[in-house]
Amino acid sequence: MAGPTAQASATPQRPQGQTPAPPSFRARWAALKNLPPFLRLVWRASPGLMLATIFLRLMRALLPVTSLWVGKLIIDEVVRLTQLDGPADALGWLGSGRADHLMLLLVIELGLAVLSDLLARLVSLIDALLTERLTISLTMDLMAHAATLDLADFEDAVFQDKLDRARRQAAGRMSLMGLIFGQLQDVVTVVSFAGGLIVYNPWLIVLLLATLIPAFLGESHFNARNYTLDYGRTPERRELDYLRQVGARSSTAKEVKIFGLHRFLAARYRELSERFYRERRKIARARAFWGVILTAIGTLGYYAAYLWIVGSTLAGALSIGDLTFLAGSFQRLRSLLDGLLTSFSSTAAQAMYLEDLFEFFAVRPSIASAPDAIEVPQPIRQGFVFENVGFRYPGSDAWAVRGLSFQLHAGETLALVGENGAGKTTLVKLLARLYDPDEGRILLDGRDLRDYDLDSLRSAVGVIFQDFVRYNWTAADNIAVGRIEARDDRDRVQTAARRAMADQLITKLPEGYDQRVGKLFAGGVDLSGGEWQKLAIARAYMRDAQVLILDEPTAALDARAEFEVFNRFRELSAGKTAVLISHRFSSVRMADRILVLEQGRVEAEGTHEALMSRGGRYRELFELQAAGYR
Ligand SMILES: Nc1ncnc2c1ncn2[C@@H]1O[C@H](COP(=O)(O)OP(=O)(O)OP(=O)(O)O)[C@@H](O)[C@H]1O
Repeated sequence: MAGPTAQASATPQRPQGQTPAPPSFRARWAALKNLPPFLRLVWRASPGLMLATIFLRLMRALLPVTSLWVGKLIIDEVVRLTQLDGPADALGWLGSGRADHLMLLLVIELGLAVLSDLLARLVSLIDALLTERLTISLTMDLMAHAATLDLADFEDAVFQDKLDRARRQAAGRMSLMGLIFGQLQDVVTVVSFAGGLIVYNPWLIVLLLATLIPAFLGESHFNARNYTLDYGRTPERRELDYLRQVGARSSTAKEVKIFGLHRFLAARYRELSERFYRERRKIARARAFWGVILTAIGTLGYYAAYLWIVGSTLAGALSIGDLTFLAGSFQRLRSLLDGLLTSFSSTAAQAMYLEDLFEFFAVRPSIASAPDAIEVPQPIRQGFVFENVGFRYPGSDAWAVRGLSFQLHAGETLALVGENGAGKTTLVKLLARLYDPDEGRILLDGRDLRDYDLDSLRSAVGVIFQDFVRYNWTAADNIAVGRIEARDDRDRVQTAARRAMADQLITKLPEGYDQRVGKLFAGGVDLSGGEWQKLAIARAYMRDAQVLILDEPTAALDARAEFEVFNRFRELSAGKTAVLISHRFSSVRMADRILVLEQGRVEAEGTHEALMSRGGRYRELFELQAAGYR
């Protein structure tokens, strides 16, 4: 139930304006718990590819020890043969048949090398495909989840940070998949090498681990520091992105030039990014310094073991083949373990970043349909009733509307007037349930708005906002967004365009309805502010909802055009419930009823004539505007 209580209890989870402290050390390691759900995401992206990569990697994992063992057998065989009396040249040896076993071993070694190359290529092919699939499915999951969330979430800076980090996961955290599978492969290889070493001397393994652990701890420490830095700097990074966009977007280019903002933008960018760079450099330097020392400990361990192997061979306890096998195993094991521990620590680091992704998926909307939600009646019989409605935007102490009571009767055209900030748009957002009131309630045909199914409500109410979106798609699609299910119904799109008086401008475009508009993509044609508005108004006709609301999308039209638009709107939506918002009283006066808002409540209501004869704010504002035209 997403009532005022739910709203209130949801607020503390969304502290506005400050980024929470980075997670503690333990929490960072606890982030490893995110790996299983991550692997489930990979599995969902493509079970077949995931199984294939695991299988091939397991095969690859066993190749190194096998090939080293065959190498040892080859050397022992060569040593054995050189101790025999035999032919003086290589061909003689081959012809004598005594080198057949050696030849077989060489062929096996060659086969293993070819197989290893083949497997490496296959694995990288499959990993690349799997990464693509994962990127697609993760991005789609993100989009689908974002669509369910509250408008309030999108206006919250902390939420924006979270979304930003989650997006970066979808784009940048793909290497984690390769990392996890690579580790699995390396673990199997390590076990196979360790098995070999244990047969000769188990202490070698202990020595190896003891000398590698310091380097591992160092790595994980610096990874955690990097994460903390990234985490704490998310707001700055978003601001960096923002600065880049302001400097490079066609929508901002005009103003940037006129105001000569480019230097300011560049300076601000430099200042922010320099700070970031200095912090990163500090960590990178410390990492390099400690890296050298800790790795030296590992190297010492390796040579200690080498000493033992060489000594044992001299003493006759090991063969030359054993010497090469052990020295090779030990060296490989050392670099494998080193790599494994480092990559384990970066897996933990990446798992911390995953935390952000799952945290984002865990955000639940507070505005949702109740389980027993009902459909909006068709037709709406009584209309909407606002009862003492109060609402504050999340994170704001000021009431945007309070004590707001009025009725919107079914079938009437209601105009809202009031000065900037009076609460007109807020009223509309509450009516469309983009927000829920903090106080009072809104009824539709006698039932609380929250009792209705959200999809059914949204489909019954069509709003064109003043800051409607200029989609850089075709002219037809710009209209079709009003009811995207009917996108292919060209007749409907054209009728909507005609009604909004947009058809003339569209037919003048080089490719008519199929002309891409906006400057974002090649071949796009830009439109004037008023032309964009006509496209947006056509969306209202395309939507053809029971309740149609135009929240000042006509500000760029001249007074006559706005008058015509509103007049047609009133005629064409006859019998429908309509709400018009405008600052132009010449347009407003044609409504059945006018609501005058002031500081979030109703100051007066009535027809134009009634409000004029009553005097007060409406008449004052009307006359002020009329005087301006004289
Ligand atoms: N997203 C928001 N977050 C916080 N406060 C907001 C937000 N949107 C509006 N407000 C505040 O709520 C109040 C009512 O704003 P609203 O947009 O409803 O006014 P309006 O009557 O539509 O104004 P205008 O004529 O300028 O469009 C204003 O004080 C405004 O500052």
